[in-house]
Amino acid sequence: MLVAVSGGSDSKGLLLALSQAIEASGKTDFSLAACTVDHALRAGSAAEAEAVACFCARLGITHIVKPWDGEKPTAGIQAAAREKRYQLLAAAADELGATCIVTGHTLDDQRETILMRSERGQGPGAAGMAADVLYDRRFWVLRPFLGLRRADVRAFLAAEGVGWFDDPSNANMHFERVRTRKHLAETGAEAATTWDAASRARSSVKAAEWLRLHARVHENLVVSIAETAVGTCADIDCRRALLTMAGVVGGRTHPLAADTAERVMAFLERSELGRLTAGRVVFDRRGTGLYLYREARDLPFLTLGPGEASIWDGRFAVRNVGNGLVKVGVRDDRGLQQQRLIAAGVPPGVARRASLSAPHVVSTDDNCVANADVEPRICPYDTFLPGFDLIMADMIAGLFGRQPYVRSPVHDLLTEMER
Ligand SMILES: Nc1ncnc2c1ncn2[C@@H]1O[C@H](COP(=O)(O)OP(=O)(O)OP(=O)(O)O)[C@@H](O)[C@H]1O
Repeated sequence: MLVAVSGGSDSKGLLLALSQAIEASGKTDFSLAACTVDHALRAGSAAEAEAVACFCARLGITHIVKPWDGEKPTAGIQAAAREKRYQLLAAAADELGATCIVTGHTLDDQRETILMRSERGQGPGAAGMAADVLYDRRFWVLRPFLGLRRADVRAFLAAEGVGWFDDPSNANMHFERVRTRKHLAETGAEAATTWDAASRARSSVKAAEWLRLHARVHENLVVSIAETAVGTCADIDCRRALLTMAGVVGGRTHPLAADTAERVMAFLERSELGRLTAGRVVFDRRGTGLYLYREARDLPFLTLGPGEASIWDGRFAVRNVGNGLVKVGVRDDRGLQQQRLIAAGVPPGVARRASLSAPHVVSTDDNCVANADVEPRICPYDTFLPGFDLIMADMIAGLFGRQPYVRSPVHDLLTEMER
């Protein structure tokens, strides 16, 4: 297990607790390593990482520091730091041969997350963090302290005579999380306790079943929902299934904003034939059902050298497996793709529009044959997949012709649902 240790109380407490638990169990099939990401965003961060290294050395645990080198963005620094942190933690897990990554998130972090999400319009009881999250389709990130209060972790460390750093950015009221923490401390706001991972997991199971019965994917470009099922979309679980599918079709990581989602649902409730565009996705209501496809606007171009891989439009992972440059874009004539969609049973009007957003790979070198692997992405889940959505994510992956996601090495969804 690779423990992500920032030097703060939560992750130091986690490392110490895990080390003591493994020792007490006498088991030899668990071992620990630790990693500190040095974001190099303020003076002293390297010294803090060094202090974590000393702490780990005292415990006899291998520790590495991963620095964030290079240019830092001026806006959205917290989100960029988070993205980089997980990339570096996964690189460390690869290097050290870890099977999973463990972080020190606590119940206090959970309550802040829930409050922030509900204030962003995701409604009361909006999703909290999962106790296990699959990162980049490769590493499960486990959060064993998610049910514990920070004060208890600190009491444990104090009893063990271990100190910790207080990150000065935790006092910076410029950050939403810091303002939320202060608000919770002052008011003890109750909205933050209505989250329940087990009911979310059950909802995802129902959503998966609805997709299994009613959704089909054509050429990885068009999702169709049977006409008989469109009327059930207002149900909370079916709505989640539909909007997640829209995220896949639109190549979007984040769910639709609450007001946009309401606009989509109102359109479906009217039961009128026609089209509505939201979140880069066309919702095309026909007599035979509802069809979802990417709107043919703002589609990117990508150039890849031999051996290079990248993501095109959030929807496809492309790897150049040839020996020349390849360019990925769209073509003006609809040609073959439109024919394939029609052959798959998609109405010609839908096939015509949807084929305009299909990826088209060409070689930029006349002497080379364009040779690229193109795999559909499940954008809402391919970077972070919360454990409680695993069954729905597997269903969607299957509909797009992909293998199921890898299983957690510690426990599976059933355990999550039984909590
Ligand atoms: N610099 C770091 N190096 C290693 N691990 C870190 C670092 N910063 C945070 N972590 C890990 O992430 C956990 C949560 O930290 P923190 O609350 O600061 O992150 P967050 O950004 O709120 O969470 P998330 O990672 O979900 O976005 C820590 O307990 C620790 O395990």
